[in-house]
Amino acid sequence: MATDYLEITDLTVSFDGFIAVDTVNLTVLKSDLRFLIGPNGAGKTTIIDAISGLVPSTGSIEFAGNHLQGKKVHKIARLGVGRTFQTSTVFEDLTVLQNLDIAAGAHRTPLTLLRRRSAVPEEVTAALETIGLTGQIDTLAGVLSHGQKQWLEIGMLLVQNAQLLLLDEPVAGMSHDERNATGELLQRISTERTVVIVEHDMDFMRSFAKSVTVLAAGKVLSEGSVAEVQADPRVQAVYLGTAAAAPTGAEI
Ligand SMILES: Nc1ncnc2c1ncn2[C@@H]1O[C@H](COP(=O)(O)OP(=O)(O)OP(=O)(O)O)[C@@H](O)[C@H]1O
Repeated sequence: MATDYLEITDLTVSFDGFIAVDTVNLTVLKSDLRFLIGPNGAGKTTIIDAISGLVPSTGSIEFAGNHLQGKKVHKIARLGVGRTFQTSTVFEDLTVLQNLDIAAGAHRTPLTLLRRRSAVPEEVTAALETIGLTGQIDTLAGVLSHGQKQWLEIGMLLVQNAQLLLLDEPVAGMSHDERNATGELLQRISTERTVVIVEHDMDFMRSFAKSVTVLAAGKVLSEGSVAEVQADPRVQAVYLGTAAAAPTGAEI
């Protein structure tokens, strides 16, 4: 559908008079894998908080033709917007399958939830394959590796049929192999969806971003392909200016 994309216009978020996000415009098309990067405090997480309804904002946020602003978090989720956080929110005492089943249940009626099902629902099987956890179906989520927990969270968004995925530093704390597997997973799922990733890991961004928006002090500083933003002197200035405070590998 032609309107299957995220369109943000003049987005502004203030906290007690402090403007954390300042008249930001952002258009992310379906099939894009957009990285939001920028120094600490640039407003990256606040933007995805505003999209998912966690903080009030002004301006306009539209996804797939629906206005999201002013709607409650669960309503926004029902409109196809899924969000992960820096810390995993999976149910650690439940199995991989049970976690996915609960997430899938968000779309089921109470009657179908009560009915015993002999087979794993189709959308759960598909999500297990996509996130590579088919072999861990009966494993307790609590004993999964850090990377696998993040993949399970992404799987939970997939079974909820999220069409816009907002991921906050998905590879923080992951091993090198897990980071690569996550990048490949995100490339796969982004072909049919819109994916926005807040990220500090510049190696990961360079390897997997389809497009990049650079933020600084609440504003969009630069936007384009990895090569375009890397070549932008304003971006270099911001990163060089903060290099001393930035984590290893943060330089663009
Ligand atoms: N709930 C809040 N109340 C007050 N100020 C806040 C709140 N949330 C964020 N801020 C401030 O808004 C600014 C933007 O924060 P935000 O977390 O969006 O930045 P960020 O780009 O995601 O940074 P980081 O990379 O460090 O996570 C920061 O100055 C932060 O201190």
